[in-house]
Amino acid sequence: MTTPRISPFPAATVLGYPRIGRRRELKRALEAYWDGRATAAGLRRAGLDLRRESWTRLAALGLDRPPSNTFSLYDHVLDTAVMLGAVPERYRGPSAEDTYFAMARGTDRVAPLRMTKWFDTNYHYIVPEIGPDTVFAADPGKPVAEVREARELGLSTRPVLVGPVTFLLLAQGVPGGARRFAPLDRLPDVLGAYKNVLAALAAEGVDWVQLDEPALAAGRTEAELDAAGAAYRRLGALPDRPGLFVATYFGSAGAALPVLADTPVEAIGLDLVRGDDHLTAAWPEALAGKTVVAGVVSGRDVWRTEPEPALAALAALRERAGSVSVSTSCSLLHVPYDLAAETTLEPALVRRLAFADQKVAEVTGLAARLAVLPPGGGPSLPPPAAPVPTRPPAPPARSPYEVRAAAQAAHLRLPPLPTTTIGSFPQTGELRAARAALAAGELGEAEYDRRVRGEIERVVRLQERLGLDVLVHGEPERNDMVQYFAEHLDGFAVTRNGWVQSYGSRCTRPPILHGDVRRGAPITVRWAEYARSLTAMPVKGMLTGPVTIVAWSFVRRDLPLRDVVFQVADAVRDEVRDLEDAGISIIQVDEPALRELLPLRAADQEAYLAWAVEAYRRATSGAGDRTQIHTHLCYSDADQILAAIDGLDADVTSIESARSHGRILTEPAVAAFARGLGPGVYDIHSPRVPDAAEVEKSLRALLDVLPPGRVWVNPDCGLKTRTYPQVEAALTNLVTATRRVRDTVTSGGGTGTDARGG
Ligand SMILES: CN1c2c(nc(N)[nH]c2=O)NC[C@@H]1CNc1ccc(C(=O)N[C@@H](CCC(=O)N[C@@H](CCC(=O)N[C@@H](CCC(=O)O)C(=O)O)C(=O)O)C(=O)O)cc1
Ligand SMILES: N[C@@H](CCS)C(=O)O
Ligand SMILES: [Zn+2]
Repeated sequence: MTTPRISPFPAATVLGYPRIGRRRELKRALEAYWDGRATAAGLRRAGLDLRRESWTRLAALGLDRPPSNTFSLYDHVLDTAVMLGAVPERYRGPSAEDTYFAMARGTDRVAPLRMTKWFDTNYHYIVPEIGPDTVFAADPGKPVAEVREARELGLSTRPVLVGPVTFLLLAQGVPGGARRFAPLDRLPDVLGAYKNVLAALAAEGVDWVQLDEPALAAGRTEAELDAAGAAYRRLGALPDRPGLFVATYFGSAGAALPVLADTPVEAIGLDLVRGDDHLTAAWPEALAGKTVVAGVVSGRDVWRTEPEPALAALAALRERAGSVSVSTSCSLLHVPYDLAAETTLEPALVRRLAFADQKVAEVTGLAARLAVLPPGGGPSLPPPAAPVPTRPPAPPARSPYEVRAAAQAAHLRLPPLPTTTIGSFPQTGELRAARAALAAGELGEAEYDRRVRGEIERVVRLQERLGLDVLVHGEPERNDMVQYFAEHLDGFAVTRNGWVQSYGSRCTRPPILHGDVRRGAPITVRWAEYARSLTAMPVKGMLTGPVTIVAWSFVRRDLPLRDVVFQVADAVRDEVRDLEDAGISIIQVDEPALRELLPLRAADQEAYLAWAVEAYRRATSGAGDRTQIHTHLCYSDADQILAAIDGLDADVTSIESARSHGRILTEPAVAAFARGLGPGVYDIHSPRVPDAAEVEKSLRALLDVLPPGRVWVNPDCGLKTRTYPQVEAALTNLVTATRRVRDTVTSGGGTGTDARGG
């Protein structure tokens, strides 16, 4: 084995950078391409322009050798699967773009690969499918091309790859024979492909490669850690390779640290924002010979870094490691580009904030200060400032379910198998344009309200015509299910341009929760009331739950998260009571992010679930017995948290099940779940419209495991990303199928439905 000659790691770096474009250029380019308004060459050109702009900006901000291959046309995990040749046969199309986007989005012919949360962030990745027979064949084309593109600008870059262990741990095993199989079993074969990629990059003159291994910070089994050690020993043994920088993040490297220290990798990245025990835990001796890339600037939030504690941590690390470089805790993908693009935030808040570009400046500033700090010098480590807990008294609990169910059945008199939707109806271009015009002062409030009311009336009439049993107002007034509430609550600020990629071309502007949260005036009541005034059918009020509002915001750090969530819960509680006072008898409080905040480490999960459930119950506890509380979860691998979902004590729960192929229904906890349940029978994430026979089949399958008195019929999420023709067709079929099935069952009671039958 030859020891590679490697140049020193840069003193300051970032693990990644946003890629959607400062003005969401990538979103527009992708959607133009998908709609047939632009060619593949046009799309590629837009990508190149974005990469060039990012590298130029990073260089201007003082970063030597910025990262490359952090750009993606859709998702970096999908890019990794393509780079390794792990493309399931059914997706292969006439062009590389056809194949790539078929995996990401599906086609008329084939459903897309599954999409799920990237660890505990609000970013979603495409789940690779790996089977015992997957053939790995390296295609280093993309990372190599990006190295060349940057070189044309006179810049050397550090290509970033998803590491082999994380790639396989995030993949889904597919059956390919009789034996049970885990993707990690394929590590030796995957490493063969990584070796070829590393060799191609070395041949390109690359001196460092970053291998992202966030999965190693999530508390792994001994077998997984052994596999990680073996993998990096094997990659480290390659002759003529670039320097290997393995980045762990989203938590403490924990037991993975001694494992990585014991391999030939030259640099190890540590998340010092989430993994603050790195400074106190036992320190593997082997690290004395390595570079520690110290993530002291948070890539997960928008708060300015306190320089003195960061510098103290860097100085302490420098005493123990071979050398220390300053970095972000993770990629900056999760924060907006530039605070300078915001013109409406309060100056006092602006002084507390840093977006991606400001964070790059923090990293270079800290590196400059560290460089002139004499050995053994620097501020001493201050004791960590513990957030001050506050514990507001718990409001009285609701009556037992049986009492509520009887009151609701008498009051609501719903048929068995009631049909409903999850809340949003398609968001039209006209409405989005009207909202933009309102914000720009080009449209008056009264005219905007008139248009929203027009849309509500259209949605109500449509639902009446379709024959749904519980109607919604359609949420046309909401730009986003979290941002909308943040705009109406004290303690939050919202941005004009702070877009963060959620998946593919879709973005959100996470609100900034910076102070005590309070609800001044009712938020949704007038819209729900208006819908109710239009129809004799029951109208369901629609709120976002406290955990989800907090999960999809950037949150103050001076209070324990639990206490922040409780404040939001109390604001939601005020809204629940006002909806009830306005005569709304069914209120849905969505918690799609309940699973998302689940701590990555198993030991912390129980405490989180306990307070998350308590927050939900706080938010809904003001509702009287006759008021039926619904909740909705999606994006959430709900099967892992069924006991907590049960603990929410909602009268009715709608849950995503279409994409997990009904797997959730086989869970014993579902059979034990005593209240109303609406496992989605229509996958709204796909443009495909299910026919009535298909919905009927799903319903009959549901009735094999659930008593008819508990079953609700609904899509698996809101309809905001679909078009009206798709929605009309799908809901027509959903109602037709329900009526057919209803004719063959009698209600067992208990969901607030009565026993009148179809
Ligand atoms: C359920 N999901 C959500 C998550 N997080 C949230 N905060 N919200 C969610 O709903 N996380 C998990 C999932 C992720 N899924 C999605 C699904 C869909 C989107 C999405 O469609 N986002 C939109 C932006 C939504 C929005 O803010 N709309 C605004 C602004 C609209 C706009 O672009 N306006 C134009 C001008 C108007 C025009 O002429 O068309 C502009 O500003 O240029 C609004 O409606 O007012 C997206 O387009 O990406 C996100 C996450
Ligand atoms: N009520 C929301 C929930 C989405 S998770 C909607 O229907 O869009
Ligand atoms: Zn949903």
